[in-house]
Amino acid sequence: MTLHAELRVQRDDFTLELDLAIEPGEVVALLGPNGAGKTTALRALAGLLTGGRVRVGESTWDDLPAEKRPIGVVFQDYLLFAHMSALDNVAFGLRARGTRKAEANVIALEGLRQVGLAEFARAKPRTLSGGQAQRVALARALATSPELLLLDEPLAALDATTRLRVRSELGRHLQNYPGHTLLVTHDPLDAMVLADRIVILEDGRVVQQGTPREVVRQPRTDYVAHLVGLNFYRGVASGTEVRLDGGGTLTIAEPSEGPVHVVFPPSAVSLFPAKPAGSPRNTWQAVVSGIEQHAHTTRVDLAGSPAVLADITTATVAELRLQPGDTLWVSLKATEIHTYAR
Ligand SMILES: Nc1ncnc2c1ncn2[C@@H]1O[C@H](COP(=O)(O)OP(=O)(O)OP(=O)(O)O)[C@@H](O)[C@H]1O
Repeated sequence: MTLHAELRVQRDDFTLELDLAIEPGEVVALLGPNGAGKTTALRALAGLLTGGRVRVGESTWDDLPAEKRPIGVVFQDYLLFAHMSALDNVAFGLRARGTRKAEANVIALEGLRQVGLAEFARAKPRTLSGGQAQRVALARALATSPELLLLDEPLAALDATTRLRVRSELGRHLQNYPGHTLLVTHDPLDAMVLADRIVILEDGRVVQQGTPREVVRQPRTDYVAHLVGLNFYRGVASGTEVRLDGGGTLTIAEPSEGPVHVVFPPSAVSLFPAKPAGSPRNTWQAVVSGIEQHAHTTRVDLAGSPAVLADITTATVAELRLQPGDTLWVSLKATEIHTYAR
Protein backbone atom coordinates (compact mmCIF):
# COMPACT_ATOMS: atom_id res chain seq x y z
CA MET A 1 0.00 0.00 0.00
CA THR A 2 1.13 3.52 -0.72
CA LEU A 3 2.84 5.41 2.08
CA HIS A 4 1.64 9.01 2.37
CA ALA A 5 3.54 11.50 4.45
CA GLU A 6 2.58 15.08 5.17
CA LEU A 7 5.47 16.81 6.85
CA ARG A 8 4.94 20.28 8.31
CA VAL A 9 7.78 21.29 10.60
CA GLN A 10 8.69 24.73 11.90
CA ARG A 11 12.20 25.26 13.29
CA ASP A 12 12.83 28.88 14.18
CA ASP A 13 12.38 30.65 10.85
CA PHE A 14 12.77 27.50 8.74
CA THR A 15 9.58 25.82 7.47
CA LEU A 16 9.44 22.34 5.98
CA GLU A 17 6.39 21.68 3.85
CA LEU A 18 6.75 18.34 2.15
CA ASP A 19 4.19 15.82 0.90
CA LEU A 20 5.52 12.44 -0.12
CA ALA A 21 3.88 9.37 -1.58
CA ILE A 22 6.00 6.24 -1.84
CA GLU A 23 4.77 3.01 -3.44
CA PRO A 24 5.73 -0.43 -2.09
CA GLY A 25 9.09 -1.40 -3.52
CA GLU A 26 9.74 2.14 -4.70
CA VAL A 27 12.95 3.98 -3.85
CA VAL A 28 12.46 7.74 -3.59
CA ALA A 29 15.50 9.97 -3.24
CA LEU A 30 15.19 13.24 -1.38
CA LEU A 31 17.91 15.40 -2.87
CA GLY A 32 18.78 18.94 -1.89
CA PRO A 33 21.52 21.37 -0.92
CA ASN A 34 22.73 21.95 2.64
CA GLY A 35 20.00 23.30 4.86
CA ALA A 36 17.18 22.31 2.45
CA GLY A 37 15.46 20.32 5.20
CA LYS A 38 16.39 16.72 4.35
CA THR A 39 17.42 15.76 7.88
CA THR A 40 14.37 17.54 9.27
CA ALA A 41 12.15 15.48 6.94
CA LEU A 42 13.86 12.26 7.97
CA ARG A 43 13.50 13.04 11.66
CA ALA A 44 9.84 13.93 11.25
CA LEU A 45 9.18 10.64 9.44
CA ALA A 46 11.00 8.75 12.17
CA GLY A 47 8.82 10.42 14.82
CA LEU A 48 11.78 12.29 16.35
CA LEU A 49 10.21 15.67 15.55
CA THR A 50 6.54 16.59 15.70
CA GLY A 51 4.82 17.63 12.50
CA GLY A 52 5.08 14.40 10.51
CA ARG A 53 1.82 12.69 9.62
CA VAL A 54 2.33 9.29 8.02
CA ARG A 55 -0.31 6.97 6.67
CA VAL A 56 0.09 3.53 5.08
CA GLY A 57 -3.24 2.26 3.79
CA GLU A 58 -5.66 2.52 6.72
CA SER A 59 -3.09 2.79 9.46
CA THR A 60 -1.56 6.06 10.64
CA TRP A 61 1.65 6.44 12.58
CA ASP A 62 0.77 9.77 14.13
CA ASP A 63 0.35 8.38 17.63
CA LEU A 64 3.34 6.05 17.44
CA PRO A 65 6.48 7.15 19.27
CA ALA A 66 9.75 6.77 17.37
CA GLU A 67 10.62 3.36 18.79
CA LYS A 68 7.23 1.90 17.81
CA ARG A 69 7.29 3.08 14.18
CA PRO A 70 7.86 0.29 11.65
CA ILE A 71 10.99 1.99 10.32
CA GLY A 72 14.56 0.89 9.65
CA VAL A 73 17.27 3.54 9.45
CA VAL A 74 20.77 3.47 7.98
CA PHE A 75 22.71 6.50 9.13
CA GLN A 76 25.61 8.07 7.34
CA ASP A 77 28.14 6.86 9.91
CA TYR A 78 26.23 3.57 10.51
CA LEU A 79 26.15 4.06 14.30
CA LEU A 80 26.85 0.39 14.93
CA PHE A 81 27.17 -0.47 18.60
CA ALA A 82 30.92 -0.82 19.05
CA HIS A 83 30.80 -3.29 21.93
CA MET A 84 28.40 -5.68 20.14
CA SER A 85 29.18 -8.27 17.48
CA ALA A 86 27.80 -7.80 13.97
CA LEU A 87 25.15 -10.42 14.79
CA ASP A 88 24.05 -8.67 18.00
CA ASN A 89 23.92 -5.38 16.12
CA VAL A 90 21.57 -6.86 13.55
CA ALA A 91 19.50 -8.65 16.22
CA PHE A 92 19.21 -5.50 18.33
CA GLY A 93 15.95 -4.14 16.92
CA LEU A 94 14.25 -7.52 17.17
CA ARG A 95 15.38 -7.96 20.78
CA ALA A 96 14.15 -4.46 21.61
CA ARG A 97 10.75 -5.49 20.22
CA GLY A 98 10.68 -8.53 22.47
CA THR A 99 11.76 -11.30 20.08
CA ARG A 100 13.45 -14.15 21.98
CA LYS A 101 17.21 -14.31 21.65
CA ALA A 102 17.44 -17.61 19.75
CA GLU A 103 14.85 -16.51 17.21
CA ALA A 104 16.36 -13.03 16.86
CA ASN A 105 19.77 -14.59 16.19
CA VAL A 106 18.38 -16.86 13.46
CA ILE A 107 16.78 -13.88 11.70
CA ALA A 108 19.90 -11.74 12.19
CA LEU A 109 22.16 -14.43 10.77
CA GLU A 110 19.93 -14.74 7.72
CA GLY A 111 20.11 -10.94 7.36
CA LEU A 112 23.90 -11.05 7.47
CA ARG A 113 23.89 -13.89 4.94
CA GLN A 114 21.80 -11.80 2.57
CA VAL A 115 24.40 -9.02 2.63
CA GLY A 116 27.19 -11.58 2.23
CA LEU A 117 28.56 -11.28 5.76
CA ALA A 118 27.45 -14.45 7.56
CA GLU A 119 31.05 -15.35 8.37
CA PHE A 120 31.49 -11.98 10.12
CA ALA A 121 28.67 -12.64 12.61
CA ARG A 122 31.05 -12.57 15.57
CA ALA A 123 33.17 -9.67 14.34
CA LYS A 124 33.19 -6.39 16.24
CA PRO A 125 32.42 -3.26 14.16
CA ARG A 126 35.96 -1.85 14.49
CA THR A 127 37.36 -4.90 12.65
CA LEU A 128 35.06 -4.34 9.66
CA SER A 129 35.86 -2.25 6.59
CA GLY A 130 33.69 0.77 5.81
CA GLY A 131 31.80 -1.16 3.13
CA GLN A 132 31.21 -4.13 5.46
CA ALA A 133 30.00 -1.86 8.28
CA GLN A 134 27.59 -0.26 5.83
CA ARG A 135 26.19 -3.71 4.93
CA VAL A 136 25.79 -4.64 8.61
CA ALA A 137 23.92 -1.36 9.12
CA LEU A 138 21.64 -2.24 6.20
CA ALA A 139 21.02 -5.74 7.58
CA ARG A 140 20.24 -4.20 10.97
CA ALA A 141 17.79 -1.74 9.46
CA LEU A 142 16.02 -4.50 7.53
CA ALA A 143 15.97 -7.11 10.33
CA THR A 144 12.63 -5.97 11.74
CA SER A 145 11.01 -6.06 8.25
CA PRO A 146 10.17 -2.35 8.40
CA GLU A 147 7.47 -0.71 6.27
CA LEU A 148 9.78 2.23 5.63
CA LEU A 149 13.52 2.12 5.13
CA LEU A 150 15.24 5.46 5.69
CA LEU A 151 18.73 5.84 4.26
CA ASP A 152 20.52 8.95 5.48
CA GLU A 153 23.50 9.67 3.22
CA PRO A 154 24.30 5.94 3.42
CA LEU A 155 27.46 6.14 1.30
CA ALA A 156 28.87 9.45 2.50
CA ALA A 157 31.47 7.92 4.82
CA LEU A 158 33.02 5.67 2.15
CA ASP A 159 36.03 6.46 -0.03
CA ALA A 160 35.37 6.89 -3.75
CA THR A 161 36.28 3.37 -4.88
CA THR A 162 34.42 1.57 -2.09
CA ARG A 163 31.51 3.89 -2.67
CA LEU A 164 31.18 2.78 -6.27
CA ARG A 165 31.04 -0.89 -5.32
CA VAL A 166 28.80 -0.45 -2.28
CA ARG A 167 26.42 1.74 -4.30
CA SER A 168 25.75 -1.04 -6.77
CA GLU A 169 25.44 -3.63 -3.96
CA LEU A 170 23.00 -1.39 -2.14
CA GLY A 171 21.05 -1.02 -5.37
CA ARG A 172 20.67 -4.80 -5.56
CA HIS A 173 19.47 -5.07 -1.96
CA LEU A 174 16.98 -2.26 -2.48
CA GLN A 175 15.54 -4.04 -5.49
CA ASN A 176 14.71 -7.03 -3.29
CA TYR A 177 13.20 -4.96 -0.49
CA PRO A 178 9.39 -4.92 -0.80
CA GLY A 179 8.81 -1.94 1.53
CA HIS A 180 9.02 1.80 0.94
CA THR A 181 12.45 3.40 0.77
CA LEU A 182 13.43 7.03 1.23
CA LEU A 183 17.03 7.85 0.45
CA VAL A 184 18.27 11.20 1.72
CA THR A 185 21.32 12.47 -0.09
CA HIS A 186 23.06 15.45 -1.55
CA ASP A 187 24.98 13.27 -3.99
CA PRO A 188 23.20 13.35 -7.36
CA LEU A 189 24.87 10.12 -8.45
CA ASP A 190 23.43 8.19 -5.47
CA ALA A 191 20.02 9.53 -6.37
CA MET A 192 20.37 8.81 -10.11
CA VAL A 193 21.63 5.25 -9.62
CA LEU A 194 19.54 4.12 -6.66
CA ALA A 195 16.20 5.89 -6.94
CA ASP A 196 13.12 5.24 -9.02
CA ARG A 197 12.03 8.81 -8.42
CA ILE A 198 13.83 11.91 -7.24
CA VAL A 199 12.22 14.63 -5.13
CA ILE A 200 14.25 17.83 -5.03
CA LEU A 201 13.96 19.91 -1.92
CA GLU A 202 15.16 23.50 -1.68
CA ASP A 203 14.51 25.71 1.32
CA GLY A 204 11.93 23.32 2.77
CA ARG A 205 9.83 23.00 -0.42
CA VAL A 206 9.71 20.60 -3.36
CA VAL A 207 11.02 22.40 -6.43
CA GLN A 208 11.01 19.45 -8.81
CA GLN A 209 10.30 15.74 -8.91
CA GLY A 210 10.48 13.01 -11.50
CA THR A 211 12.37 9.96 -12.65
CA PRO A 212 16.17 10.36 -12.78
CA ARG A 213 15.88 10.63 -16.55
CA GLU A 214 13.32 13.42 -16.39
CA VAL A 215 15.33 15.37 -13.86
CA VAL A 216 18.53 15.06 -15.88
CA ARG A 217 16.86 16.11 -19.10
CA GLN A 218 14.72 18.93 -17.83
CA PRO A 219 16.11 20.68 -14.76
CA ARG A 220 13.83 23.35 -13.35
CA THR A 221 16.12 25.22 -10.99
CA ASP A 222 19.73 26.44 -11.02
CA TYR A 223 20.58 23.95 -8.29
CA VAL A 224 19.32 20.98 -10.34
CA ALA A 225 20.97 22.24 -13.54
CA HIS A 226 24.24 22.58 -11.69
CA LEU A 227 23.88 19.04 -10.28
CA VAL A 228 23.34 17.52 -13.68
CA GLY A 229 26.01 19.71 -15.27
CA LEU A 230 24.01 21.66 -17.84
CA ASN A 231 24.02 25.29 -18.93
CA PHE A 232 20.62 26.51 -17.86
CA TYR A 233 18.66 29.71 -18.61
CA ARG A 234 15.17 31.08 -18.45
CA GLY A 235 13.86 32.94 -21.47
CA VAL A 236 10.93 33.74 -23.69
CA ALA A 237 10.70 31.99 -27.06
CA SER A 238 9.31 33.43 -30.22
CA GLY A 239 9.68 30.96 -33.08
CA THR A 240 13.31 29.95 -33.34
CA GLU A 241 14.55 32.81 -31.15
CA VAL A 242 14.78 32.78 -27.37
CA ARG A 243 15.38 36.04 -25.57
CA LEU A 244 17.11 35.08 -22.30
CA ASP A 245 15.94 36.74 -19.08
CA GLY A 246 19.51 37.42 -18.01
CA GLY A 247 20.54 38.94 -21.35
CA GLY A 248 21.41 37.53 -24.75
CA THR A 249 19.44 35.77 -27.47
CA LEU A 250 19.81 32.21 -28.74
CA THR A 251 18.66 30.66 -31.99
CA ILE A 252 17.04 27.25 -31.53
CA ALA A 253 16.20 24.57 -34.07
CA GLU A 254 12.70 23.61 -32.89
CA PRO A 255 10.35 26.63 -32.84
CA SER A 256 8.67 27.39 -29.53
CA GLU A 257 6.51 30.13 -27.98
CA GLY A 258 6.37 31.75 -24.56
CA PRO A 259 8.32 31.25 -21.32
CA VAL A 260 10.82 28.40 -21.58
CA HIS A 261 13.79 26.83 -19.86
CA VAL A 262 16.82 26.50 -22.10
CA VAL A 263 19.54 23.87 -21.57
CA PHE A 264 22.61 22.57 -23.37
CA PRO A 265 25.66 20.64 -22.21
CA PRO A 266 29.01 22.40 -21.76
CA SER A 267 30.43 19.91 -24.28
CA ALA A 268 28.23 21.47 -26.99
CA VAL A 269 30.06 24.77 -26.69
CA SER A 270 33.09 25.55 -28.89
CA LEU A 271 35.56 28.38 -28.33
CA PHE A 272 37.45 30.33 -31.00
CA PRO A 273 40.00 33.13 -30.89
CA ALA A 274 38.18 35.00 -33.70
CA LYS A 275 34.59 35.15 -34.89
CA PRO A 276 33.85 31.90 -36.71
CA ALA A 277 32.55 32.66 -40.18
CA GLY A 278 29.61 31.36 -42.17
CA SER A 279 27.94 28.74 -39.98
CA PRO A 280 24.33 28.51 -38.75
CA ARG A 281 25.43 28.80 -35.17
CA ASN A 282 24.99 31.04 -32.21
CA THR A 283 28.12 33.07 -31.70
CA TRP A 284 28.93 35.68 -29.09
CA GLN A 285 31.92 37.17 -27.35
CA ALA A 286 32.73 36.17 -23.79
CA VAL A 287 35.53 36.58 -21.28
CA VAL A 288 37.20 33.64 -19.52
CA SER A 289 36.49 33.93 -15.81
CA GLY A 290 37.62 30.49 -14.65
CA ILE A 291 39.43 27.39 -15.89
CA GLU A 292 39.15 24.05 -14.09
CA GLN A 293 40.79 20.78 -15.04
CA HIS A 294 38.43 17.78 -14.95
CA ALA A 295 39.32 14.14 -15.59
CA HIS A 296 39.21 14.22 -19.38
CA THR A 297 38.26 17.77 -20.22
CA THR A 298 38.79 21.34 -19.15
CA ARG A 299 35.79 23.27 -17.84
CA VAL A 300 35.89 26.94 -18.85
CA ASP A 301 33.66 29.46 -17.14
CA LEU A 302 32.86 32.42 -19.40
CA ALA A 303 31.25 35.74 -18.54
CA GLY A 304 29.14 37.19 -21.33
CA SER A 305 25.64 37.60 -22.57
CA PRO A 306 24.81 34.90 -21.75
CA ALA A 307 27.43 33.56 -19.36
CA VAL A 308 28.27 29.98 -20.27
CA LEU A 309 30.23 26.89 -19.24
CA ALA A 310 32.28 25.15 -21.93
CA ASP A 311 34.01 21.77 -21.79
CA ILE A 312 36.96 21.68 -24.15
CA THR A 313 39.86 19.34 -24.67
CA THR A 314 43.24 19.93 -23.11
CA ALA A 315 44.63 20.22 -26.64
CA THR A 316 42.28 23.15 -27.32
CA VAL A 317 43.33 24.80 -24.06
CA ALA A 318 46.95 24.59 -25.16
CA GLU A 319 46.15 25.76 -28.69
CA LEU A 320 44.22 28.81 -27.44
CA ARG A 321 46.73 29.40 -24.61
CA LEU A 322 43.73 30.04 -22.43
CA GLN A 323 44.07 32.46 -19.53
CA PRO A 324 41.48 34.08 -17.27
CA GLY A 325 40.59 37.48 -18.72
CA ASP A 326 40.95 36.34 -22.36
CA THR A 327 38.18 37.36 -24.74
CA LEU A 328 36.98 34.55 -27.01
CA TRP A 329 34.15 33.72 -29.38
CA VAL A 330 31.63 31.21 -28.13
CA SER A 331 29.88 29.07 -30.73
CA LEU A 332 26.89 26.81 -30.22
CA LYS A 333 24.78 24.90 -32.74
CA ALA A 334 21.05 25.57 -32.59
CA THR A 335 20.44 21.80 -32.72
CA GLU A 336 22.32 21.29 -29.42
CA ILE A 337 19.90 23.51 -27.52
CA HIS A 338 16.92 21.94 -25.77
CA THR A 339 13.96 24.05 -24.62
CA TYR A 340 10.88 23.16 -22.57
CA ALA A 341 8.00 25.15 -21.15
CA ARG A 342 8.38 26.84 -17.77
N1 LIG B 1 17.60 22.10 16.15
C1 LIG B 1 17.27 23.05 15.29
N2 LIG B 1 16.64 24.17 15.70
C2 LIG B 1 16.30 25.14 14.83
N3 LIG B 1 16.55 25.08 13.52
C3 LIG B 1 17.18 24.00 13.05
C4 LIG B 1 17.56 22.94 13.90
N4 LIG B 1 18.16 21.99 13.13
C5 LIG B 1 18.14 22.45 11.87
N5 LIG B 1 17.55 23.65 11.81
C6 LIG B 1 17.34 24.45 10.60
O1 LIG B 1 16.50 23.73 9.73
C7 LIG B 1 16.89 23.93 8.37
C8 LIG B 1 17.03 22.61 7.66
O2 LIG B 1 18.09 21.85 8.20
P1 LIG B 1 18.35 20.33 7.83
O3 LIG B 1 19.44 19.84 8.73
O4 LIG B 1 17.06 19.59 7.85
O5 LIG B 1 18.84 20.45 6.34
P2 LIG B 1 19.56 19.34 5.44
O6 LIG B 1 18.90 19.42 4.11
O7 LIG B 1 19.52 18.03 6.13
O8 LIG B 1 21.01 19.88 5.35
P3 LIG B 1 22.43 19.07 5.33
O9 LIG B 1 22.56 18.51 3.94
O10 LIG B 1 23.41 20.16 5.60
O11 LIG B 1 22.35 18.03 6.40
C9 LIG B 1 18.18 24.74 8.42
O12 LIG B 1 17.85 26.07 8.09
C10 LIG B 1 18.63 24.63 9.84
O13 LIG B 1 19.27 25.83 10.24
